[in-house]
Amino acid sequence: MTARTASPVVGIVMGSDSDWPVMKAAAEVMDEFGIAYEADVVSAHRMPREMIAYGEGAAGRGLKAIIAGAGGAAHLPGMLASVTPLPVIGVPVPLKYLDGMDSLLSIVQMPAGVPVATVSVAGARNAGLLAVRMLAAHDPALLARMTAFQADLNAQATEKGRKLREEAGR
Ligand SMILES: Nc1c(C(=O)O)ncn1[C@@H]1O[C@H](COP(=O)(O)O)[C@@H](O)[C@H]1O
Repeated sequence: MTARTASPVVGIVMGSDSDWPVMKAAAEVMDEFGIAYEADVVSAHRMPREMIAYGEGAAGRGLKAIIAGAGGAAHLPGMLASVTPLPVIGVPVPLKYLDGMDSLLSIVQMPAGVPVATVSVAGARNAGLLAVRMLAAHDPALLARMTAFQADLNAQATEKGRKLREEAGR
């Protein structure tokens, strides 16, 4: 779907293009922080061989983290985690039925030894931010940008409180 010219360091994959409206929030974070990424459809169920090849080749191609989103019987994040040493962040994509609980439970309950860092249902933005933090741990410039991002969040929340106190007349 999307490929950047610089070598991607984050892979954003999903079970279907129907997941993109949720998953694009992770890509937007990459754009915000200027991180090269790739985005693609890789389905454990529908294209298992390609999925294994993607997971096995990810570290060798220079990726540092994988964000994997899937809905329903969401086996993609866990199966990728089983074939790559990279950190995998799972995004439960909500479908028409069950409010994403099926996706959440499919992704979060991994057996010991094969971790997937699972974010909230449709939490692709947090998945992106978590990937940035992983990269920032080894990149002082990126760490400074994450610190600035957090200071900005603090300022926004503080302003919300100020407005609320004003409205409440206190
Ligand atoms: N959960 C998985 C996997 C997988 O885990 O390998 N592959 C596709 N899917 C999911 O099927 C849903 C419906 O897909 P379609 O919209 O293509 O029918 C999507 O949310 C996708 O992530």
